Amino acid sequence: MSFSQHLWQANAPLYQDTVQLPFNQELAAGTLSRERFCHYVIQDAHYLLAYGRALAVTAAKADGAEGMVQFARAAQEAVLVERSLHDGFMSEFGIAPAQFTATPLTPACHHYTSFLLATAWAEPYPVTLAALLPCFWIYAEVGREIHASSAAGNPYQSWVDTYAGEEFHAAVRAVCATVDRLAAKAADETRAAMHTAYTHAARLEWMFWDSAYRLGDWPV
Ligand SMILES: Cc1ncc(C[n+]2csc(CCO)c2C)c(N)n1
Repeated sequence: MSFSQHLWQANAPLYQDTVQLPFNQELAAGTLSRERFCHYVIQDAHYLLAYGRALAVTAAKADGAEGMVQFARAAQEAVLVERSLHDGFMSEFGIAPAQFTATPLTPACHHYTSFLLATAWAEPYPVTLAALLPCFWIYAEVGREIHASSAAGNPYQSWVDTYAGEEFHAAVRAVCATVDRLAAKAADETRAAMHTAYTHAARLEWMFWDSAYRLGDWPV
């Protein structure tokens, strides 16, 4: 079994819990409240910018030109997706630019983005990449399941459709291939750190959706 398959299998129960979260179930059923969806979109825009920055740092750490191009492109894509949220879903759902800029990161978004950025700046390339992998992979798999079970007339159908693209899955395969290549030549200690980083990020993916459902905010 490849290293990435091993990561997936070891974290499979967490993935099942993520798909079953009320946010994802209600998104698929089309019953998610508009307030929860808007909360999510705003936090996701914050997330995408930080994720793009973490990818850019990862590109700078890559062990060759191919990795530099792979992750620099992904960084650009994350920023372009963030921009398209403003012209697309934010304007469709009536989220004004001022509302977005006035909304701080929630604890869950802050934790996830801080973890990714701290990892990108401080950890070696393979560990950084393992932390970035759940974002690609869990999203693509959750997207596939939600897309397959989406209700007719779902008000979030255009959002659900953005999850389902094959290019998402192609990107996942490409990141897994890089992770596997790095894991194959890494010391046991590095592989263990990769595993820990992956699980941590997978838990933060769960927390991100859970927080959006609960309209997560700072307690004080
Ligand atoms: C919380 C959260 N996790 C994952 C994604 C998905 N995602 C974000 S950037 C990227 C790759 C480069 O565009 C992917 C697949 C998201 N939007 N929000």
